[in-house]
Amino acid sequence: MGNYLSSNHFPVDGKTIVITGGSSGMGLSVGQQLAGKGANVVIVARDQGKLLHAIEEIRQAAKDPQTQRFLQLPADLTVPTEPVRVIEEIVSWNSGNPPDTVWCCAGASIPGLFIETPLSDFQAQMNSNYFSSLYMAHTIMRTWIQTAQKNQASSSGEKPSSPIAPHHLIFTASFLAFYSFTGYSPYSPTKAALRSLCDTLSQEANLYAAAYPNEPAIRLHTIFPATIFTASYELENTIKADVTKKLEETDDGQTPEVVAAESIKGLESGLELVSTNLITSLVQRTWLMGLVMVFVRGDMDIKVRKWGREHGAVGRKTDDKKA
Ligand SMILES: NC(=O)C1=CN([C@@H]2O[C@H](COP(=O)(O)OP(=O)(O)OC[C@H]3O[C@@H](n4cnc5c(N)ncnc54)[C@H](OP(=O)(O)O)[C@@H]3O)[C@@H](O)[C@H]2O)C=CC1
Ligand SMILES: CCCCCCCCCCCCCCCC(=O)[C@@H](N)CO
Repeated sequence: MGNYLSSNHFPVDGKTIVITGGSSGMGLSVGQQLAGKGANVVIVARDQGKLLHAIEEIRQAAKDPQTQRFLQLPADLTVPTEPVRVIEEIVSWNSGNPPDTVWCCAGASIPGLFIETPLSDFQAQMNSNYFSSLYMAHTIMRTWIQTAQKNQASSSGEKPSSPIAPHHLIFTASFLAFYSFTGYSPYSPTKAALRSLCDTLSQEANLYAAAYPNEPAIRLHTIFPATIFTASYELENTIKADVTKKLEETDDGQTPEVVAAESIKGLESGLELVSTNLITSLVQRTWLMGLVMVFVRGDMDIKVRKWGREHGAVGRKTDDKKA
């Protein structure tokens, strides 16, 4: 099995995977697709009505509904103690074992011009997008490492005969973590911070891999979707500055199904940082794009100034109620 699957760096069949924000949008699609590949799926979000509906959709997508298990847990992950409770509940549901993989997809966007945005929104965005993932990461990494310590202490010390599949901890950032623009000051920094946290933890994980060589290593990942056509995207467009809509109109957008599939494909191929469309992967990787982005930035600067001259420095015209 090892050989046959060795080119897949993200095997999920029979694994237990937690998806925060798994009750809608991208997280729900991720849940369905991982269930289709044989994973046991746990979803965590605040609204239990949405969770109950989503867990049925995920169950229906299962590869083998007889053997796979599914769980939904309501929690507000911006509360620092909630991930601790959630992981404890999952461990006891999972016969005392921690989940194999945690995918942090929970988040929200409150776009708007900087000075028009109340300070409380900046805090809320950091909590919703950054701290919800950080708290979960802190809890699950502690849990995994405590388990590794325990197992190593009680094991014979012999090297296992087959390679041990690593744990995966996955963050969901955005195109805007690489390149932000007018109207995204409440949001982009929260996603750039996630990428930075991922870089740090990815390196730090080497400590544990070296200290506990016979236990699963921890692999860190960040996904960078661009526009995803979800209900939340419709909602953010009802508050988004008009100039921001103008600047992002060149992005075609993707359905949550496509974003989930591209994300999983990137993980399966072993990528740490996964872009889900061409523009993002270009902006992410190539030195040439450094040069191109100078012109993209110049073009956007011109558009923003022209907008300011023609419409003034106001995010949304008050008479424009439709989104
Ligand atoms: N839509 C887009 O254009 C893009 C989105 N992204 C990112 O992708 C992720 C998914 O986006 P999308 O599918 O559009 O979003 P959705 O709003 O459809 O899904 C967000 C999920 O997160 C949950 N959630 C939100 N806040 C919390 C919280 N405090 N505690 C627990 N769960 C929470 C929601 O459930 P509930 O409200 O019940 O808690 C829901 O399940 C987000 O991180 C978003 O920032 C990235 C790029 C583009
Ligand atoms: C050849 C390269 C040219 C590059 C041009 C840049 C074009 C702009 C792409 C805008 C993408 C915006 C994604 C926002 C996703 C998001 O996270 C929000 N929807 C959440 O609020």
